[in-house]
Parts: sequence; structure tokens; C-alpha cells
Amino acid sequence: MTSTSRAQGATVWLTGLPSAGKTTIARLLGDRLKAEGRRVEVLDGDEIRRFLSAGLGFSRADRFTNVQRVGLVSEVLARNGVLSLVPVIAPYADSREAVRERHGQSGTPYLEVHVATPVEVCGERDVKGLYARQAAGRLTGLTGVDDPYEPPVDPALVLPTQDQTPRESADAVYALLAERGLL
Ligand SMILES: Nc1ncnc2c1ncn2[C@@H]1O[C@H](COP(=O)(O)OS(=O)(=O)O)[C@@H](OP(=O)(O)O)[C@H]1O
Ligand SMILES: Nc1ncnc2c1ncn2[C@@H]1O[C@H](COP(=O)(O)OP(=O)(O)O)[C@@H](O)[C@H]1O
Repeated sequence: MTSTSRAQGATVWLTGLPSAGKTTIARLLGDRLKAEGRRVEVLDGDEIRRFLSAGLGFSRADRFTNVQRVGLVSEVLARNGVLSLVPVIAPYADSREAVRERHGQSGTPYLEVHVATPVEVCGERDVKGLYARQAAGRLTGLTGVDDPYEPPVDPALVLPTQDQTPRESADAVYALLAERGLL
């Protein structure tokens, strides 16, 4: 690489239900890319909500705001050569579309990956106990159960994680990046 060239960045948005596997896949892929010398950030949804989106809840409006904030940060990183991996639910198609448009305006690659784990499987995994809390009547507005999830219509990749190991899912995203000339 010459002193003036720069690696091509991109945003890879992993959208899907709670416990679908978004965070696991982003971390595995991030570790692999870092080991290969790439500049990578995983914009962890929980961390974002603790700081950048502190005070926001899970109403439609708050989720929209949250996704736009994450989208802004990711676009800035990606525009500057970072591979930005975003494991954030982003349940509404219009909020994802606004993020896509932001990337389009700066000519920055934006790839949507649907982590398409069925809700029944997510409920069995229930990594954070949210499905159990919803079933017990102690939580309302859980995405995919009693709150909307609008699946991507034309994602770059669909991951049926119920039939894959985490490694296989992460490798499929890696292959997508390679195919798009982003590695
Ligand atoms: N009601 C409800 N619905 C969905 N998710 C909930 C809810 N309450 C808390 N959580 C936890 O918050 C994480 C979702 O945050 P996100 O920023 O990814 O959501 S969003 O895109 O703004 O909708 C999400 O993280 P993941 O499980 O990693 O997806 C949940 O653990
Ligand atoms: N193919 C797969 N990809 C990702 N996670 C998987 C897969 N198969 C099983 N899992 C398990 O599912 C759970 C997903 O949790 P997590 O990544 O926190 O989900 P999310 O970030 O979507 O809420 C983890 O316990 C993970 O080991």
C-alpha cells in the first residue's frame, strides 16, 4: 500500500431479532478481519445504548433515532477506511433505508445482512432472558413477538443461523465482502 492509498471501508449492518446471532457473528468476523490487519469496529448495540443513545427506549421513534445515530457513526468510520460491523436490530425498513441513503450520498459501501433466525429458535436461545420476560408478562414491545420486525426485502445476504455454526455464518459474511471487492 502506498502512503496515499487507503483500504476501502464499508458498513455491514447485521439486522435480525434479539438472540438471532448478530453480535456473535460480528465479533467472530471482526476478530478474523483484525487478525488479517484490517481496521475494524464492531458498533455494539448495547454499548451504543449506554452512551450515544442513553435515554432512548424502544418506541418506534426512539428506535428510529437510535438507528440514525448508529448509521451516522458507521458511515463516518466506513468513509475513512474502516470496516464497520453493526449488530443492531433496526426493525423498521424506513430507518435502514435512511442509513443506506446516507452511505449512498458519500459513495460508501453499505451491505445489509439479514440474520434470519426464526423467532422460535431465538426464543429458545434467549441469551438475555427477554423472551422469558415477555412470556411472563414482565416486558412488552419485544421485537418479533409483540413489536414489529420488517425483514429486509433485498438483503445482500441472508443467514439461516439455525442451520449454521457461528463460524459458518461469519465466514459467509467474509465471503460476501470478498465477492464485493471489499477485502
Ligand atoms: N423491547 C425490546 N425489543 C428489542 N430489544 C430489546 C428490548 N428491550 C431490550 N432490548 C435489548 O436491546 C437490544 C436492542 O437494541 P438495538 O439498539 O439493537 O435495537 S433497535 O435497533 O433500536 O430496535 C437487544 O439486543 P440484542 O439482543 O443484541 O438484539 C436487546 O437485548
Ligand atoms: N450460526 C450462528 N450464528 C450466530 N450465533 C449462533 C449461531 N448458532 C448458534 N448461535 C448462538 O446464538 C446466540 C446468539 O446470541 P447473540 O449473538 O447475542 O444474538 P443477538 O446479538 O442477535 O441478540 C449465541 O449464544 C450463539 O452462540
